[in-house]
Amino acid sequence: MIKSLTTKELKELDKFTIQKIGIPSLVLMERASLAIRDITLAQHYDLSKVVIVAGYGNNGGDGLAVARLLKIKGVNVSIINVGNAKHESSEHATQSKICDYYKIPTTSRLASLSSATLVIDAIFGVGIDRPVTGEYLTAIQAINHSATTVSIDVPSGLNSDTGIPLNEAVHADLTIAIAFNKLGFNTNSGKEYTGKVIVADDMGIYYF
Ligand SMILES: NC(=O)C1=CN([C@@H]2O[C@H](COP(=O)(O)OP(=O)(O)OC[C@H]3O[C@@H](n4cnc5c(N)ncnc54)[C@H](O)[C@@H]3O)[C@@H](O)[C@H]2O)[C@H](O)CC1
Ligand SMILES: [K+]
Repeated sequence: MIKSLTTKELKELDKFTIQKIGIPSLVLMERASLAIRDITLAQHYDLSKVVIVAGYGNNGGDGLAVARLLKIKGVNVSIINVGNAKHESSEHATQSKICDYYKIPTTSRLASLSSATLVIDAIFGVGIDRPVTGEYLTAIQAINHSATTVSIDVPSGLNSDTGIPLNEAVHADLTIAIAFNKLGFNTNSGKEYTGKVIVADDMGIYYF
């Protein structure tokens, strides 16, 4: 049984791996995104129109990297950015610049969700720390009325320690948990939101 960790434990391991051992966070992001790409492709979803909904933190950064990796494979992919660009993480900024070179169509409008054949949810991961409101709530509700959905790491809006939504959360068909399973995914409420869970565990996180 794969060990399930709390957000606090996960963040401590991430920090130790990056700051003490010295594996750059962008390397972890790339490894995570390659695994997400491969697991997503292995599901044989209808990829005729893939829409990635990305926040401005590192969960969103994973989403942008997955968009690029799918584009390189010839997949028709576009990005919807949600939130405040001023709060962009440095890794997100790096991934965004890379996406520009691959000319991936990007918008902040949710309209393209209605014709998506696959949605990849990259708004929030383990960094969510308060109830979702405003455009985040609207985006999550729009995702829940759209196509098959893959959530990166955590269904956006879900508290991954308790499995309870912070106001509202994405109802995913598949959640690809990065590095470790999350404690909240084992609760009845959590299972309602994660859908199938696959743990991408070969992430290089130092686990003592
Ligand atoms: N564990 C690993 O090996 C890796 C994990 N990665 C991914 O990183 C995210 C966590 O990223 P982080 O930047 O810490 O947070 P999020 O992207 O989840 O959230 C972004 C940001 O949003 C703010 N916020 C929190 N709650 C709200 C709210 N209700 N409304 C508005 N804004 C909110 C808060 O400031 C957060 O910082 C993890 O899940 C993985 O996907 C690495 O990329 C790869 C390696
Ligand atoms: K997510």
